[in-house]
Amino acid sequence: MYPIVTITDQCRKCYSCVRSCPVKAIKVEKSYTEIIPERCIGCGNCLSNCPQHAKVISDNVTVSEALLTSGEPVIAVLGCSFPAFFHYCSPGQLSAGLRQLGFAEVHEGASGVELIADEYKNAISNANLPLISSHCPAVVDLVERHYPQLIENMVGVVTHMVAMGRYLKHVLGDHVKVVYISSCIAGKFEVQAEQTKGAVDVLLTYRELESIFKERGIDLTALEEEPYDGREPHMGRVFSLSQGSFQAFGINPDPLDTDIVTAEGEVNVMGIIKDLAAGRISPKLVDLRFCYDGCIGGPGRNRELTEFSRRNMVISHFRREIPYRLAPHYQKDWQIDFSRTFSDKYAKLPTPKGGDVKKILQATNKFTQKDELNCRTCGYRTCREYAVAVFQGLADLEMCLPHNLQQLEEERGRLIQKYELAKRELDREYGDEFIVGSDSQTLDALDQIKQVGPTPTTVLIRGESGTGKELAARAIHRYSKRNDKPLVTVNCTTITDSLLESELFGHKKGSFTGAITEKKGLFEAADGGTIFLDEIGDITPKLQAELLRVLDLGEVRPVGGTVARRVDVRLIAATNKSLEDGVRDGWFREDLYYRLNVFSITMPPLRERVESIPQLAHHFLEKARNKLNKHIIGIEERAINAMVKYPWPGNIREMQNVIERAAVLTHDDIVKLGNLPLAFAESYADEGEDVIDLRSFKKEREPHVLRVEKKLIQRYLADAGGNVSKAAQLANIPRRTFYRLLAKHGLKGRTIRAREGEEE
Ligand SMILES: Nc1ncnc2c1ncn2[C@@H]1O[C@H](COP(=O)(O)OP(=O)(O)OP(=O)(O)O)[C@@H](O)[C@H]1O
Repeated sequence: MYPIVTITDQCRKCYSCVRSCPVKAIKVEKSYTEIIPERCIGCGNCLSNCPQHAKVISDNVTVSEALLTSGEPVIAVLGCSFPAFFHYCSPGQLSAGLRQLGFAEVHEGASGVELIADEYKNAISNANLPLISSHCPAVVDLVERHYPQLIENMVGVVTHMVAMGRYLKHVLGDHVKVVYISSCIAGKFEVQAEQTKGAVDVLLTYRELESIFKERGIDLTALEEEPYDGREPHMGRVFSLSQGSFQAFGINPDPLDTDIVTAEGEVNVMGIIKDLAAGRISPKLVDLRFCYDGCIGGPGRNRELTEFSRRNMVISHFRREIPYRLAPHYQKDWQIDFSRTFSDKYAKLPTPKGGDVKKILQATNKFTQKDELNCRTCGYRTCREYAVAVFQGLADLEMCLPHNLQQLEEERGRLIQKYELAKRELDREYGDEFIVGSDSQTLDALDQIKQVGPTPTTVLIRGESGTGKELAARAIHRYSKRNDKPLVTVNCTTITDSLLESELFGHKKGSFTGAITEKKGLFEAADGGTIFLDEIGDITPKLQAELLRVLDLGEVRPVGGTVARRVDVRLIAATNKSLEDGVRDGWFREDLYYRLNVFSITMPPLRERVESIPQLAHHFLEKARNKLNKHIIGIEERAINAMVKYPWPGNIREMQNVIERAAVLTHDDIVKLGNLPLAFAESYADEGEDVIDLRSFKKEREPHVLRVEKKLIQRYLADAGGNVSKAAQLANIPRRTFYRLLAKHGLKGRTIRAREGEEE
C-alpha cells in the first residue's frame, strides 16, 4: 500500500501540497490533489502542510496489531529520536508499554547507526567520487527518482533502520518480525523498496504507536520500568540531532574542511544535489538529511515541543543510564552484509515544445511577459513552470489565481446582469402588486392574509392554477415581520426530485456525480425570511420526510452531509391538488399534511370572482400599458360587459393575456370589444343582452383581416424571390390557393419585388 493517502472528500484544493512539494509529485484532479507515487520522495511536506489534513499516512496500526497476534516473535525498534516524542515517560516505561502490547523485545535503533559506522568510514576512505550519504530515505528517493545521474555517488550502505532489521533477522532468524518505530515517513517507502525489502516488516510512526497505547488504555507513566534488549548504543543516540551523524559514525570533520559538507532541510539539500548534478561542487562527502534540525524535525515529530527542547531530550537520553538486558548472542560480532544498491527510478514526463507553453499561458490570459506575475499561488515558482506542469498533466488551468479572479469578476458581472433581467421580469409579473378584487371570496382571502402575515405560522395556500397563490404568498411575506429578509420561491415541479433535494437543502462536495463543490441550499438562502414552496403536492415521500424534519427541528441536512445546520425560515406552501386525497391515497404524508395545514387560505378561481372582473380588467390593462409602453386610456363599456358575461375558467392568467393581446391590437387609445377574441362577442351575443350586430362586427373586422393577409402573401413572395410555387410551399398552402390570394389582392409573382413599394 502507498504510504501517503489522500482523503479526497477533505481536500479543498488550496494547493498547499503543490507549493510545499519539492519535487512536484502532486497531480491536481478535478476536486482534489493526488500524490504521484513514481515522483514522491516521502519527505512528508504535503502531510505537514495540508490545512485540511486531507493527506494522511496510510494506517499501519492494523498491520502491526495483526503481526502481534500472529504467534511469531515481534521485535520493536525505537527510532533514534524517540526520547523527543515520548518525553512524558521514562525509556524504561516505554519499553514496558511495548512489552504489554506483545512485543517480545525492545531495541534502540541507535545501535543500528553504530552497525553501519565502519561501512561509512570505509566508503569515505575508498571514495574516488563525491559521496552522498544514504542514511536519509528521502535523499535516497530524491536521487533515484529525480537525479539518477548521481546514483553512483551514493554511499552503498543501508540505513540504520534496515541495518537493524538485517541484524535482528540474522541473529534471531527470519521468522522474527521487526516493527521500526520512527518519526520518518520516507522510511515507509524504504520498507517497501526492492533493495531493502524484508529487513523491516512494518514502519510505525510514534503517533500511531501512541494511538495503540490509548486504544488499549495503557498509561505509560503508571508502568514499572523494564529493560531494553540488544546492543546498548552510545554515540548512535545522538544520530537524530543536527550533524549527529558524523559523531555517531565517529567521523570528526574539521569545520573548515570543504571536503566534507553537511546539509539539512529541503532547501539546503536540494541546493547541494543540484550543485552536484551540475558538477559545480566536488566534495568528498555530502551528508544530507531532508528534514530541518535532523531526524528530530521529522514529519512525525512531536509538534508541541520546540526544536531546542527536542534536542535537549535526546542529549539527556544520551547521558542517561538505561537498564539493558545483555543477552550473549547480541554481544557477538556477527558478519552481516550492510551494503545496498540503488536503481534508476526516473519517470520521464512529456516535454512541451515552445508553442505548447505559449498556448497554455495564453489560456490563462498571459500574452506578454508582463502578464506573467510569477505570484506562486498555484504552487509553482514561475508561470512558465506552471504551464509546463499543465502540459504534463500535473496541474490544471484553474490553478491560476489572478486568472480565476478575473474570470470570477467577469462571471459576477454576467450574473448581476442576469439577476437584474430576472428581477425586472419578476417585477413586471408581480411588482408591488397587491391582490385586486372586491368579491367576497377575494376579500376573505385578503383578510386572512393580513391576519396571518405578521405571525410566524406556516401557511398552506390552495387554489387552481393561476388563481394568485404566489401573489398571496408574496403578500403574506410583505405583511410579515420578515419583509426585510428574502422571500425565496421554489416551484417543486420544475426540477427533478434529486436536484430539488440538493436545491432545497444544499449538498456536500462529492455527494453525487457532478457535485464538485459544496453548495448551500435555498432554505439557508432564505434564513431569516420566508420560503414559498409552490406545488408542494408534487414532492416525493423522501423529500416530504426531509421537509418534516426541517419543520420539526428547524434544521436542514445537506445531501451527503451528516451535520445539520439551523435555519430560521417561515414556510408558505401552495398546492392545486387535494392533499386530503393524497393522505387518503398514500402519496402525501399525514404528519406533514398536519404540519402544513396549520393555516390554510383558498384562492378562488376567476369564474367565482365575476364581481371583480371589471376591476381586474382595468388592473391588467394598466400592466399591459406599462409593458407595451402604449397610450391606452381605458376599456369600452361593451368590452367590460362581454368579459363579465364570458364563461371564464379558473386561471386568471387567461384574462391577463386576453387584455394584453387586445392592448396590442387596438389602434385607438381604448380597448374595444372588437379587440377581444371573437368568442367574447359571440358569448355576449348569445346572452341576448345588449346584442351587438355581429354582421357589422364582421364588417368592421374585414379590412384588418385583408390587410394582414395581403402583407403575409407579400412576405412569402419576397422570401421566395417572387417564385409563386416556392412561396406557396413556404406558406404551406396549395399553389392554386396562393394564386387565388394573389389575384384577390391584385398581386403578381416574380414582379412582386420590384413592385413591393408600390403594393404597400
Ligand atoms: N387577485 C389578483 N389580482 C391581481 N393579479 C392577479 C390576481 N390573481 C392572480 N393575478 C395574476 O395572475 C397571474 C398568476 O398568479 P399567480 O402566479 O400568483 O398564480 P398561481 O396560483 O401561483 O399560479 P400557478 O398555480 O400556476 O403557480 C400573475 O400574473 C398574478 O399577478
